[in-house]
Amino acid sequence: MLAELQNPQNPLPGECACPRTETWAWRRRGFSENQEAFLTCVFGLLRMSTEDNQLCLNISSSLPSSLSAKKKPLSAQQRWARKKQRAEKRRNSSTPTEEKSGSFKQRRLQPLDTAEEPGEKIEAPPVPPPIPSEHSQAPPPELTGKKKKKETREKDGVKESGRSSIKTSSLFKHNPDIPEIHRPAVSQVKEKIFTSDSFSDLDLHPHLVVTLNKVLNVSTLTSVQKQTIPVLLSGRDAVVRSQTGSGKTLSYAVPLVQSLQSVRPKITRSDGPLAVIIVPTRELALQTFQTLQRLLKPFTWIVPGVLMGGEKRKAEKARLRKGINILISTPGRLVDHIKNTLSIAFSAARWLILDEADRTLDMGFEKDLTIILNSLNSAGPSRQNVLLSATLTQGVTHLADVCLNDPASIHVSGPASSDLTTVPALISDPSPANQSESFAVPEALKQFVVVVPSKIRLVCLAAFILDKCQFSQNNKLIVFVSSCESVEFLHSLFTSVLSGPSANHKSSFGFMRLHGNMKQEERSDVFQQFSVSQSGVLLCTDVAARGLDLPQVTWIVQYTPPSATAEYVHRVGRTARIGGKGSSLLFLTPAETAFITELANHNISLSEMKLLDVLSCLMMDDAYKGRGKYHSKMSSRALEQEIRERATVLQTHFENFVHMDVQSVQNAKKALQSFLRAYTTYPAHLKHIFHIRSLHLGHTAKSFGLRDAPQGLNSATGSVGPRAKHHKKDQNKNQTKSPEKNQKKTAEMGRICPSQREVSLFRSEFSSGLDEGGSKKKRRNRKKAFGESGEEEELSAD
Ligand SMILES: Nc1ncnc2c1ncn2[C@@H]1O[C@H](COP(=O)(O)OP(=O)(O)OP(=O)(O)O)[C@@H](O)[C@H]1O
Repeated sequence: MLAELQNPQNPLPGECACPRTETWAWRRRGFSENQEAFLTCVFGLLRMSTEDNQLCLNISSSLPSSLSAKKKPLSAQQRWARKKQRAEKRRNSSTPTEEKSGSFKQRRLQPLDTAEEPGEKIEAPPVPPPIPSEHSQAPPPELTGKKKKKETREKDGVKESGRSSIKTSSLFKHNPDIPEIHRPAVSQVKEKIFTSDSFSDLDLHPHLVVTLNKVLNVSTLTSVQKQTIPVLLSGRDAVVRSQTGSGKTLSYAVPLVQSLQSVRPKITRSDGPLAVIIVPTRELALQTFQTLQRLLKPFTWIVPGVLMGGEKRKAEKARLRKGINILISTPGRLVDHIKNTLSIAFSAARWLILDEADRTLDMGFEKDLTIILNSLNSAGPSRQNVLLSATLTQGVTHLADVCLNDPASIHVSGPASSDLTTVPALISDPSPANQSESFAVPEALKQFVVVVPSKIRLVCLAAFILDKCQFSQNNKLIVFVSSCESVEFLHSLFTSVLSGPSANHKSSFGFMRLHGNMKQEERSDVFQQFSVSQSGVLLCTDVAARGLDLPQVTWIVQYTPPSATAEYVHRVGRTARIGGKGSSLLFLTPAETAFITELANHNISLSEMKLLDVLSCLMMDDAYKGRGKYHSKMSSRALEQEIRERATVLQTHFENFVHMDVQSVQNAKKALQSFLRAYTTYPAHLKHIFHIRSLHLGHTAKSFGLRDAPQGLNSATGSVGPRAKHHKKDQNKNQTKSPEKNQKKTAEMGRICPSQREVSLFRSEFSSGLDEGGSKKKRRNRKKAFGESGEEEELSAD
């Protein structure tokens, strides 16, 4: 009977929610009515204690001696024979395809996922199972030969200590296999950053050169500056592409200032805007404004000004009335003023600059841009137009053709097709348009990927942060996640659980957060604080992905994968700027590893970081000590086990925090829900990699510190839920199908996908936190559609 109880194949009847199902389940196991009544009672009690967060489930101690005495203890050989028999039976019953695709049970040996389930351990002679399975703790002496187990564990270097049991269900059980990652052969697009020329070689006002040298501390021209400044000084339009952190801002700001300072009679405030610079986010607007302010030091008669969502409109109107000559703005707020501020006039505008042009020209901003262009066209003299980005593609510049006049095309890396030798198999469409989407990333950037099953994601991120910020020093990290709620959730969780000094490590470190649901004042504060800080972690949405020049960032972590390769490039571009060093780490689940190929198609190559290596840093702090005692002479197997236990201890800390009160459970659920919603908005061509059906709700919930999958998320997220149980099957099907079939399937799945409109709103609200114009009504509707969680950059017109 007890052997039956231990059979992992069948759910324990006590786990059934319905008493009728429970009775049936006992009967199916061949228990008598008396036994059944007793066991139902025992499991009822256990379930109650589980609900009270007391997960110490010790079956044996709950059983009366008369019951356990009926069963003779099995010898080690007998147990081994049984296990072998069971394993063989399972092997025979599973079809070859099932074998190949793998089920949730680990059939293949994985460094991290072995040794979890006693019944599954068939690869070795009768070595006792190392550590408890889900919810259960030390098995009873008469069942498992505890003494013998203890001896072996001690031999392995794991000594039983008197520590209390771990309450958390196993993190390392029932995970999908981690596939082997084959690093596709890719030639990275290389760009030389610096040239041997200096600003003094250019025909610039001497005061401007001095300002560049003394105020901005720059003297040597970068490649993009060397190519762009003369073109813009000659009065031509330009489309400029060069890698992140290569100095694109000065490549347009220097010729702009040079040109405006030479206007005679001298420019006055009353001339209004002579240049309009459009950027996608408020922080970038601020940063650009500050750069121009410094550059304009010797030319005090030229007034720069910034307009952006979140600021007081009234104050902005007053500043516009007073007169701004170089106007830096986010699109939504500028449209707002065009519609509502009488004093805004573009009759003198001679420059239009679209920074991060692929973003400002894309779907979300198209309408705003049309209004801005119409307003500029109807008023001004002939105008010079400049488009810049690290990821300008032909598709995007095609959109811009309407506003450009015979532009010079400046691609610092040259046409991608000329200097690349990409593996042919990786490129499905070798047309020039496709090849031009090979993006350059900084040469000194080290890019890594870690493949982590959903359940382990949270501890893996935490371990990585501890490694970089607590166990080593002077690291500054930016962690990208997909929604404001997730940022809030991780911020409060990590601040409480991770950031204080620990027993072994006295140093503490701080977490900051940045997303579109924060008040503007707070956002600006965080931006400034993180800019000047030497270390720490910034948790953020894509609101910080573009253009921000935050000094000395050492690591970029993409905890949720980006929505496109271009966004990947911009996120990692927050480090390794202007020739500096930096590293990045992308988190993928086993089902998402095809994204590595997607990146390789754009000539981006990643090295694998092993999950166990990330988690192993937990050995540095005994605050996470497992049930055993670690000493340096442990076998590698015991060490792995200790790492797993420590990861479980950390997960327990998180779960305890999350389940501390109703509000924090609520916060975790909200974060999970927004994560799932964001997951539904990956573009169609990436749906075969990131599909909501591939997510296992229970496992994903665990990565939000939730012990159970919350109910009632289906309506919000499409098919997550029961269907998701078959996610592996779906995933495999998806992967074997041709891309066309996948596309068709994605179309067919319209009923579970959000509408196009929802997708575009969602992307603008959750993924980027970029500006959105529009009326209050529109905003209300949006909030209705997405709850109160939207990332709203712009307020509506008054
Ligand atoms: N010629 C130069 N010499 C040294 N440093 C420079 C030079 N030009 C710019 N920089 C510095 O390089 C950093 C990155 O510049 P900038 O923000 O303009 O890059 P970017 O190409 O616009 O990046 P992104 O694509 O991420 O927006 C800034 O700190 C800037 O001050």
